[in-house]
Amino acid sequence: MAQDGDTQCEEPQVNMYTLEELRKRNSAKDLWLVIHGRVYDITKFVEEHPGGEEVLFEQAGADATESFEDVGHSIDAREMLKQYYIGDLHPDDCKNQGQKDVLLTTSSSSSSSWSNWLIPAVAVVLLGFMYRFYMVDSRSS
Ligand code: HEM
Repeated sequence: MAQDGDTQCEEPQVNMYTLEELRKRNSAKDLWLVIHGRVYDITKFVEEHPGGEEVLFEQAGADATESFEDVGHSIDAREMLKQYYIGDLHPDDCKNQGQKDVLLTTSSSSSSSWSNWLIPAVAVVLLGFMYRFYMVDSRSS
């Protein structure tokens, strides 16, 4: 008999793939790539790709995040990705990428907080000087 404890929903199962496994999927018959830690089987899409087959073969079996972003793909292109999604990159292979992201975020956010107050502060000091000189000038003439 079903009890209260039995009615829990199960976590959706996500397939995990290592970069090692991915490397083998680099042919026209079997073409996978990773974008933002997600694995896509784009074998059927290769011929339809508006950017051509060649660029996809260059990235086949590897992480194509950078090249995908460099092109500046449209929202439509990003939507298309969903239908080819087959799983996630294994966390062991994601580690380095994740750390890179964190480092980038931290350093960029700390540098932006610097410029957040430094630029207005310099502007205020400059304005102060300009005002002073203007007043001295107008008094002496
Ligand atoms: C499976 C993932 C991909 C999908 C679904 C996809 C989809 C698309 C789509 C729909 C376009 C038309 C323009 C747009 O809507 O942005 C496009 C153009 C293009 N894509 Fe991809 N693409 C993928 C991966 C890649 C990768 C890995 C590269 C590597 C360099 C690439 C390079 C290009 C280039 C060069 C164009 C032409 C851009 C232009 O003519 O301005 N794509 N792609």
